[in-house]
Amino acid sequence: MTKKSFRIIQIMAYEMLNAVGRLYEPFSILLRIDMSCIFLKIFFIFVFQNEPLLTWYKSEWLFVECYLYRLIYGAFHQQKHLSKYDYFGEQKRDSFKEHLRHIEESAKFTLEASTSNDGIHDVVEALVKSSLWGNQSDLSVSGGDASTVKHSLLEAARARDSYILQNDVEKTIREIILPLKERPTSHHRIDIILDNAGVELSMDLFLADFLVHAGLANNVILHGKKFPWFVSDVTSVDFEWTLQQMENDEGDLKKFHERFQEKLKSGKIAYTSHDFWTYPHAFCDMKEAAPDLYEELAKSNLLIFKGDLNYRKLVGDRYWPWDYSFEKSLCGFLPTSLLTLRTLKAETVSGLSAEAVERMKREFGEDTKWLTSGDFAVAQLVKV
Ligand SMILES: O=P(O)(O)OC[C@@]1(O)O[C@H](CO)[C@@H](O)[C@@H]1O
Repeated sequence: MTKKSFRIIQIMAYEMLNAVGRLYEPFSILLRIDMSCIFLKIFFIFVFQNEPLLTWYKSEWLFVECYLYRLIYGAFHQQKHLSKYDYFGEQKRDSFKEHLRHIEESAKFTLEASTSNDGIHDVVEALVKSSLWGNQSDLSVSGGDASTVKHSLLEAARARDSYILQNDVEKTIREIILPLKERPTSHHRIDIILDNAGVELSMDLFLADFLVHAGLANNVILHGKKFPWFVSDVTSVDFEWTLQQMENDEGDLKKFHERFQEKLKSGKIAYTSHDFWTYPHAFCDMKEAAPDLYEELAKSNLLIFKGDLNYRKLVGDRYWPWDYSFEKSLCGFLPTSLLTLRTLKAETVSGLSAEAVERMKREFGEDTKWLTSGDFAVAQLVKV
């Protein structure tokens, strides 16, 4: 080993220890880092005033989780060389590699569907459902085990409808997505608020690409996170890495990459991120805490919110009665029509039909594991 590389390792090791040591300085770092937003400050002060001796077990789950991820980010962000280091990066990359077979299968499907005479409706349906079931993979739930998508995504798209407890996919396609094609003169935009990297992101890219390819949207905007979040959430680095992997492929993924890249270059598909996505706020606070984002989202024809965490923030992570109106549980958040695609991993849900609630009670009795197992899903639409 040369003297120079030894020195680099020494510095990295020092910074790593420093960063980990920082994690034992609760709250102080967080309050120094990235606190430019006045609403974030007010939020923290409010929480601390109510509960000065706040601990993991005493606070709200959503808040302490967000706090934890910001704390880790803050500790690394303060280091000179490790400030951009993604401590979850390797796990996210593994999730892509271990699901490569599913990903290649869906790339092939997307390419073939684009040239065949199959109805656009059926293709969009398969891609939306693949994107939904892609959310079964979640490293923050599996403790880093990458192989958590239990079924081929396309197979799931066809065969797992009975696991979607509230299924508005058909309604969304019929009432929002397909009519966009019939209005070629106006500008159509669909936004996807991304969740996990790896297999889920890949499914989202296939969907985004096809929406533009089929003339259903002039623009698809993908929203990611600004820093590592809930282990597997997509950052710009994950987005670039995924495209790079596709480009390096020999077969259908490479072909898919070419046409996706063209759409990126022409601006038809764009990747963006906003600080708000890594705040602890429920989305009903967005209008006040991030009015610029709210206004931007309002320009879209449809917002597709991916995953469990986005769902929790949509409904404020509250214990709603399961059959309570989903629209009302948004507490006023509705910049434009929205569809949520989420497998259930946390104990909050609303908008289920009386039949679905009855069925879960019949099948599971008092046991509420169906709310957290990731086996069941919801696809819920609210139209403006
Ligand atoms: O948003 P995702 O990836 O679908 O799920 C994230 C999530 O399940 O992971 C956490 C477990 O720690 C939960 O807080 C959260 O809801």
